[in-house]
Parts: sequence; structure tokens; C-alpha cells
Amino acid sequence: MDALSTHPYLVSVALVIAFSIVRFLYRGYRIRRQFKNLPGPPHHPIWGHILVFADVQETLPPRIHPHILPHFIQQKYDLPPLFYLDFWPFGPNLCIIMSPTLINQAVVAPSLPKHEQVPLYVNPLAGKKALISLEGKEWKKWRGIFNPGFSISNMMSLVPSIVDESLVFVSVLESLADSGELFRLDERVTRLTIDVICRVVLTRRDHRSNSQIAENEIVSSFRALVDSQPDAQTINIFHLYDPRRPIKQWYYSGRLKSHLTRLLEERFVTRRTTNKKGGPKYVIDLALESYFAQKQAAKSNGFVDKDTEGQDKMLDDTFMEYAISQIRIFLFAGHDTTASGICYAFHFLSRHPQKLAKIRQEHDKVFGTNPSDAAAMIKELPQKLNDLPYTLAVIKEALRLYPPGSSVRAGVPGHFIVDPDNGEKYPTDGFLVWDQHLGMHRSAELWGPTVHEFIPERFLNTNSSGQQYPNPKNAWRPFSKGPRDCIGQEMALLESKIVLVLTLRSFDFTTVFDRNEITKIKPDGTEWAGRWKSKPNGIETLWDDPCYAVMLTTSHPRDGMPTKATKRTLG
Ligand code: HEM
Repeated sequence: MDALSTHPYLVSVALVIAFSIVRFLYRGYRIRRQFKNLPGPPHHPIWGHILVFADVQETLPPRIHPHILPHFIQQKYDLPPLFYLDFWPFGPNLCIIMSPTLINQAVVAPSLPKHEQVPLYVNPLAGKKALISLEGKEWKKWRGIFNPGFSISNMMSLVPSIVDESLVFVSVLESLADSGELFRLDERVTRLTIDVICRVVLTRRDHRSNSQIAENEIVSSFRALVDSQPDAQTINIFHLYDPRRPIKQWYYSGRLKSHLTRLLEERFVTRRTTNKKGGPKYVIDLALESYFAQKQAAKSNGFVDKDTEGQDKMLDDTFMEYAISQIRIFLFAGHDTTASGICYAFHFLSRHPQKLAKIRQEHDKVFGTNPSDAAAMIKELPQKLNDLPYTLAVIKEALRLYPPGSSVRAGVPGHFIVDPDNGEKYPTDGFLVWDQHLGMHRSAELWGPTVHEFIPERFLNTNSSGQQYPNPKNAWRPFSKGPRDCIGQEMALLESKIVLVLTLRSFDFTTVFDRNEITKIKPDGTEWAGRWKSKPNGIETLWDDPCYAVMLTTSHPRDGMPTKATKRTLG
């Protein structure tokens, strides 16, 4: 009797396995072959670029953020500003672009669709309707609805609210300075940025989230969700495929949704009575106005939306679903990005006393020499924030050296990136096209020999010819460029300016990376403790700085930037 008739199931299973292996190998062969004539590091017929990645990582300190690696790969193999990396089967294959002219052909005109990795990562945190992963008409409609709230003119009207939240941060710093303790600056600033987002987007004075001084249901559910994301730097499959994760995410997502629903309903009822004419408009109020205006316009054109027909005077389910997703994405995309920029501004200034003196002088000039006058002045005349070119240059330089994020797109069949200098065409189909902000910001070819130095002056006098420090066109792009650029960029810049003005003249900051000291930091709700593991290479700095960016769900300064604050005595 043959095997087929005695063990039919076993034979079938064996055939399926054999077929899958052949398919896997054939796929691998085709993918590896794709790289034959593409620019990139030396390519191995079996390992692709996996060993290149491991080799370069070996020369770097622990836990560096993955978006720093392509820069070092490019340096080691002297690669052009567009190159490919083959990580199959461990991840999508990459088309890495570090040139403004080339990347604009993927994110500006045209703007390619987001890569499938974006919703995969974002949806558990923000739901399926978040702007960052929507496409086409749906994205356009909802971006249009939320744009007015984030416009610079509306943000200016919300400056007093941002100042109020920042003053809480100042009082937190005062008590930390009084105690003399070491604390994680990143955590304190992150709580501030969460409070600012909640305030600006959603809540009035009486509904402040106050996460800087107490626990808050929305903030704790949101942070539990963020913490539930898998650690991108582990290959431990028990962690990566932890079956408890979806349950945790479902639970916290549900809690967040019910809190936000209640707040939105309250806000809907009170907004007509509390919104003064010409007064500040919270982002959600303006979104509601745009939404109802769009609905009205559609109705006038004879279009009836069956799902929301008859709900003109109430919050309909469609608005609720999208609004909740947007609030969640604003919290997610806006909190630690802004915090990282502010922290690095503090850090670089503390390492460059002359630049610190220069920014303090600017604040004295615009707000007078008594630091405690500044808050009231900003509230009364928010336009004064436009008179701070050096402060803006400091923030831009901090975001240049450590951009918190980047942008990833899906290559499409038939779309090639064309090098205008030589007409060379580069395929995008099948690749994750990576708008590599850090690589671009750290390119000596673009920024000159001082590329790794903290020189805010490079963003001043951009019109003068023969500049000492080049500031190449479109090469500064922490917020990305094109139609899918960051909706919250004006808010992030305004908030950063306010925080620097309210703190720099009152405090000195020193970062401390002595391991013995770091272990003494009081528990602060963060996951840093126990995350540090020295590497055999003994390297603990990057670009001569221990405070490099690491990955903890998103980009953060290493160890949360352990800092000591001291009060300044003004003479
Ligand atoms: C320094 C602070 C910030 C940085 C560096 C930053 C960076 C970015 C980048 C690079 C993108 C493009 C992402 C992509 O293409 O996938 C983006 C998009 C986005 N950002 Fe920000 N962001 C910051 C602050 C904020 C704030 C404060 C908010 C809101 C409160 C926000 C909300 C968003 C949203 C909703 C998108 C998606 C926009 C769309 O696809 O239409 N961001 N941000």
C-alpha cells in the first residue's frame, strides 16, 4: 500500500509544507534578484542586507533609534542619497531617500500612498479613521475639517491656554529644583505636551487634563495603550506575539473611547453658550463647524447622507467616530514629538553656554529683564512670539539634529524617482519609500562640514549670499513636506517657543548620564528603569553625546534625559 492511501492527511500536510517552502524560496530568490542593479551596500545572495545592518549596529551604542542607522550605513559604504536595503523576510524592503529633490517626487508631487506599516502601527493606538493613515477623498475631507483648528491664526488665539499649561510646568520645575533631585526631563515635558494637546483640541479651563500634577483617566488609558505597543528592538517572539496585547489594547481603547465620547458630548452642548464671538476656538469646535458646513453644502447640492440624515442638530455617529480617532492621533503624533524637540533644545543649550546667553538676551529684549513678566505679556500680546528669530532657530536646530519622526510611503508600479542631474530612474514598486529625515539632516553634502554641530545661526539670514553655514532648500523637514505634512507643526513650534521663554531665564539644566545616579531616580511611571543594557563594544555615546535618540515606542532622548534643574539667581 502506498503512503497516500495509508496516511492521506500526513501526506497532504507534507505537500502543503513542501509547497510553502518552495514558494518562500522562490519569492526570496526573486526579491534578492531585484537588488542586482540597485544602489546599496554589498548584497549577499542569501542574507541580502541583513548582515550589513547587524555589522553597522555593532559599531553604535545600545538602543539607538532605527532611523539613525541608514545614516551610518550610507557613511560606511559611501552610498548616494538614494539607496536600497534588502531585509526580506524580516521586514519590508527599503528605498531610502536622503535628498530633498528626490524625496519630493514621492511625498510632494505626487504624494504616494502611506505604506501598510503605518495603519498597522497606528490603528491600535488611534483607531481606523486617523488622518495619518487615511487615503484619498476620505483623508482630504477630514484633513479639511480639522485644518482650520490648527491654522496659525487659530493657534495664536489659543496661546493663553498654552501659557497656562506651561506655567504648571514651570511650577513643577520649581519644586524639582528645590528638591535638587535628578528627574527625567522627557517625562515632565511629555506630560506638559499632553496637557497642551488636550486643552487646545478639546477642553476648556474647567476640563483640563492636569496630567502634570495628577493622574487623569484619558491620559492614563492613552499612555497604557502606547506602552502596550511591542518593543521594536526585541526579537523575543513571546514578547512580539504576546496574546495579552490585543486584549489590553481592546480594553484601554474602549476606556479611552468612552471618556472621549462623554467629553465630546459635553462640549457639543456647552460650546454655543461658551464660545464668545472672536474668542479662542478649540480645535474640536472648529472641526464641528466645518463638518456641519460641509453637510449643509452637500445638502444644498441635493446630496443626502442616509447615515446622518436628520442629525443636523446633534453629534452624529460619523462625526463621533472620526473625531475620536483624530483626538487620539493628535495625542499620539503630537505629544512625544513636541516633547523631544523641547528636550533637545534644553540639552543642546546646556552644552553651549554662548548660545544659551544669546537666547536669554533675546528673551530679555522682547519681554523685559524680569522673567516672571513674560507669561502675562505673551497672553496679552501673543504676536510677540513672532519677534523671536533666535529662539525659533534654536528649536529648528534641535529638530534638525534629532528629528523625532519621518515619513514612509508605499512604492507603486510604474512610479520611478528620477535623478534630474543624470536622468537615472529608480523604481519604487514593492519598496517602502522612506523619507529619511535624520539622514537628510545629517548629510554633510547638504549642510557642510559643521553638519553635526549645534549652530542655530544656520537658520538666520537665509537670504544673504556666501553664508558661512549652508541652509539648503527643502532639506529641513522634521514635519515632512507636501499635502501629508504635519497638521500640528504651527502648534508644536508655538508651544516650544512659549516653554523656552518661560523657563530658560529662571533655570539652568544639566543632563546626567552617570549610571549610579540614574538608578536613584524616583519611579515616575516610565518604562526606562531596567531598559539599559551596555553593549560589549562599550560605546555609550553617539556624535560625542550620551544623550542620543533611542526607540521606546517612538523616539525619545536616551533614558528620558536625566536632568538636574537649578534656579538661577538674577543679578
Ligand atoms: C515637533 C513636533 C512634531 C513633529 C516633528 C511632527 C512630525 C510629523 C511628521 C514627520 C508627519 C508626517 C508623517 C507621515 O508622513 O507619516 C506628521 C504628521 C502628522 N502630525 Fe505631526 N509632528 C509634530 C507635532 C504634531 C502635533 C502637535 C500634532 C497635533 C496635535 C501632530 C499631528 C499630526 C497628524 C494628525 C499628522 C498626519 C497628517 C496627515 O496625514 O494629514 N503632530 N507629523
